[in-house]
Amino acid sequence: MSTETAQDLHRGAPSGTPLLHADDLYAGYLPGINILQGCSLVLHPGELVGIIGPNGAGKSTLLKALFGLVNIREGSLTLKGEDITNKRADVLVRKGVGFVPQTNNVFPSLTIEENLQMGVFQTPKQFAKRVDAVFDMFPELGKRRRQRAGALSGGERQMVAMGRALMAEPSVLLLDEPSAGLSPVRQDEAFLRTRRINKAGVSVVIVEQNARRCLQICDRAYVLDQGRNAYSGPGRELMNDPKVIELYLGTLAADVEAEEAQATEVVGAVEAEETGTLGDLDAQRAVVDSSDEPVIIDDADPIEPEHAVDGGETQPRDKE
Ligand SMILES: Nc1ncnc2c1ncn2[C@@H]1O[C@H](COP(=O)(O)OP(=O)(O)OP(=O)(O)O)[C@@H](O)[C@H]1O
Repeated sequence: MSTETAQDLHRGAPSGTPLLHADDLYAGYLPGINILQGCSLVLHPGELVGIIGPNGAGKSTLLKALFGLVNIREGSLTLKGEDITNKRADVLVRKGVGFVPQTNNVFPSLTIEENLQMGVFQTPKQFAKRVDAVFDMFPELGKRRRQRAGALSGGERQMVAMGRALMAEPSVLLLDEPSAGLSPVRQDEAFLRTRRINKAGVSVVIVEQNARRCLQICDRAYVLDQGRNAYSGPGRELMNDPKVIELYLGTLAADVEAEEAQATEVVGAVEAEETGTLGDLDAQRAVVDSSDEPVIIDDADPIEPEHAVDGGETQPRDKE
């Protein structure tokens, strides 16, 4: 069971039927070993919900369980009230769930455009309908649509992966550490992009190591510890909660003051973007884009190789 009481579990969540509801999940990779030990989460329409916690807490495992990539042994998962426990990923995509993995998230030998086509391979006619909207959201990709994804930087690949998931017009988008392996400026861009996607009407669950940034952009967040819910609540409240700071935030920020200063810029940029004015981040972006410095990770050189191993048990799943 969770270490939080039932009434605290989804503190700050709107009322009504959640879009996505994970209830008391037990799940794991190896027989007899549960990584998730009673995890719960709700996502309501329009929300941006974060999952944070220490290394190995089970954040990515929870996200994979939500997308049918890790077998759920106990507990239930519903989408708009419909049971989707252990449905296959392709079934979930058809039902409006998108997933962006942390690593190995593009087809490197395919062009940007072909990568986007892969996002709608089950419904190819959708390509023509959606591609312009996705390129509008990521204009940098539109300009380079015939370039192979393998030649892109880490941040650009992240955009391709998000764009591919958005091709299917998901109502729920599951993002696994979109800032992983990126420089600080590119990380901020990834958070802005996430917020922008959410503001465009997509409900988002985001797993993040960068807990402060995550809490800044999220409506609510869940702190996981050892496969269980430890704390939850509105992002801003958790940021100022002494227990959360002591246990998770204090150790994650080497230089809290510098973090805070930079954080103010991100919030400023988010707010400026929402009011249609330019924020500091645009100026930073211009500087970065004009430099020749390559950015960041390569599929062949993942920052956290253990995460490159996807998947779960090969137990039988539902077929639809
Ligand atoms: N494919 C796998 N096979 C077996 N064990 C795995 C697999 N993936 C993850 N694990 C184990 O599950 C546990 C939780 O890992 P998970 O990646 O979910 O944690 P996390 O909270 O996302 O960590 P991090 O912040 O370091 O990314 C770890 O002990 C990890 O070793």
